[in-house]
Amino acid sequence: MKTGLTIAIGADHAGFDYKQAILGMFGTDITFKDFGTYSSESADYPDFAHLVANAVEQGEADYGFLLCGSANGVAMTANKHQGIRAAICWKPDVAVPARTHNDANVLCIPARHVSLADTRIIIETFLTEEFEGGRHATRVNKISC
Ligand SMILES: O=C(CO)[C@H](O)[C@H](O)[C@H](O)COP(=O)(O)O
Repeated sequence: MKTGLTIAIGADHAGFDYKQAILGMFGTDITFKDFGTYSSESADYPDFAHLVANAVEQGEADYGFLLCGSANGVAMTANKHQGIRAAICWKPDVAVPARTHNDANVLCIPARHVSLADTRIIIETFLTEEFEGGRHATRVNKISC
């Protein structure tokens, strides 16, 4: 896993507990910028997804991590940003092509459907795999409209 990265992280109430766990999971290997939410009180996922997407787009973070119940809401929101390729990853195998094929820069985790142990492996996988370029770069370049 790459270390020394800055990660923008955000979650709604459904992802709050996992976000807090992730913040304490990697010691000094990762620097986190925490964009909320800051309690388990009900919250609106776009509020945090836009903040994380902005941080990645503006180069304030190397990658973004977003969590909500299903990951669909945060992914839909983040992918409205031109510079964002947000991928929903619910198991480690899915995180491999998210990086190698799609050059994803935001990892979206469905906190209500993935164990915390698997969440850690998904993150480690996402931060290990590299974009392969080539035919995948051709395809990624066709995503924007
Ligand atoms: O999964 C989500 C959006 O894609 C959210 O995290 C919410 O969990 C989901 O919308 C359910 O909302 P609720 O207020 O927790 O019932």
